[in-house]
Amino acid sequence: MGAIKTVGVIGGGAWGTALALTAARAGREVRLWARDPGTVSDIRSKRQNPRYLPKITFDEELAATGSLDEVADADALLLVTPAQTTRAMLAALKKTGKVRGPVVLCAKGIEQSSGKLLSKVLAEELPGVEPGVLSGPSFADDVARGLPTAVTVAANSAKTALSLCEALQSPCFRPYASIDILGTQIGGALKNVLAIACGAVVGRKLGASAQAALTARGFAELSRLGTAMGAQGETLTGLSGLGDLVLTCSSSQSRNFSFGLRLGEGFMASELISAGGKLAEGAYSARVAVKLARKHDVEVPICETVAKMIDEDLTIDDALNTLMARPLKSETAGL
Ligand SMILES: NC(=O)C1=CN([C@@H]2O[C@H](COP(=O)(O)OP(=O)(O)OC[C@H]3O[C@@H](n4cnc5c(N)ncnc54)[C@H](O)[C@@H]3O)[C@@H](O)[C@H]2O)C=CC1
Ligand SMILES: O=C(CO)COP(=O)(O)O
Repeated sequence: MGAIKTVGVIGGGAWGTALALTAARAGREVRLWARDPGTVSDIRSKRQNPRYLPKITFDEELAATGSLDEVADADALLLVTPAQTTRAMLAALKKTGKVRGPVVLCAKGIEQSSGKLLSKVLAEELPGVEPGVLSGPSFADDVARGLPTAVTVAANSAKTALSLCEALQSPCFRPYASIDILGTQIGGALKNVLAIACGAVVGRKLGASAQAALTARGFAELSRLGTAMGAQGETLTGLSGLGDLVLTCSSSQSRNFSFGLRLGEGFMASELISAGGKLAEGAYSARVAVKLARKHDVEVPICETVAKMIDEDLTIDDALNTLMARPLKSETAGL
C-alpha cells in the first residue's frame, strides 16, 4: 500500500474523536463518521464533542458526517465503535462497496455471541481487507488534550504497520509497530475485565496491597491466555498488554475501573447495567473471556469471578472469599 493521505474514522464517541484529532495532528485529511446527528453538528460547528469529551475544544477542524459513504473510501479506516457493534458496522461498510484501505480495529473486546476476536469478525465480514489493530494505554481525554501517549499499531505486514504508524504519529502520539495482530487484541480485551476487579477492590477499601496483587495475578491470566492463543511475549509485556493493564487497573479515569468501584461500594452489576451510564467493555467481555480461556484450557480465576459478579450478581465479599479460598498454587514453573 502507498502512503496514507486520508483517514476515515468510524465512531464519534470519546475514542473515535480523539483518534480523529490524532490523525489530523499527524497531517492527514480526516473524515469522521458519527451515528448521532447532534455529535456531527457539534463537531462541525463548535469543534467540540460535549457528550463524550466534555470541556474540550479542538484546535483542529474535523470533517464530521453521518454518511458512511463519505468515509468508507479513505486510504485507511479506524473502526472505533463499541466491540459488540463491530460486525454490524463492518456489514454496513461492506454495503458501501467502497472500502479499499486497511481497517484498523480500535475497540477493546471479544464478540459475545461467537467468542471471536474482532480480527476474525473482520475477516468474515470484509474478506480480503487488510486488518489492523490499535491498542495500548491511552485515555481518550488525555489524547484529545494532546498529552503524550504511546500505543501499539499491529498489522499482518510490517509495511502496513509502519505506514499506519507514520499516518498517526505526531509530537504527542507515538505508535509502535507490530505484526502481532492477535496478541495486540488480547491485552485490550482482558485488561477491561481485570480493571473491573481492581476497581471493586478499591471500592471495598481492601487496600493497595490487594490492588497490586490483583493486577499482578491479572497479568498472569492475560499472559496465560495470550500465550495459549499464540500471542508474542513482547506483546503481552508491551503497551497493549501490561501497559494498558497497569493504566486501567490504577485509575478512576477508566470507565471499567469505575464500574468496579461501584461494585465494591455495594451496587449490584444488574443495577449498574440497567441504569445505562458510560461504556464498560469488560462487562460484556468477562463471560466470553472465560469461555475462551476454557477452550484453551487456561485458568482465569479473576476473570471468572468478575463474570460471576456481572452475570450472577455475586457480591464483592463473596467474590473475595472465592478468590482467597482457592487451593494453593505455585507462582513459578517446576514446583
Ligand atoms: N475512551 C477511551 O479512552 C478508549 C476507548 N477505547 C475503546 O474504543 C471503543 C469505543 O469507546 P469510546 O469511544 O470510548 O466509547 P463512547 O461510549 O465514548 O462512544 C461510543 C460511540 O459509539 C457509538 N455507537 C454506540 N452504539 C453504536 C452502534 N450500534 N452503531 C454505531 N455506533 C454506535 C456511539 O454513538 C458513540 O459515538 C471501546 O471498545 C473502548 O474500549 C480504546 C482506547 C481508549
Ligand atoms: O482503554 C482505555 C485506556 O487504554 C480506556 O479504558 P476504559 O474503557 O476503562 O475507560
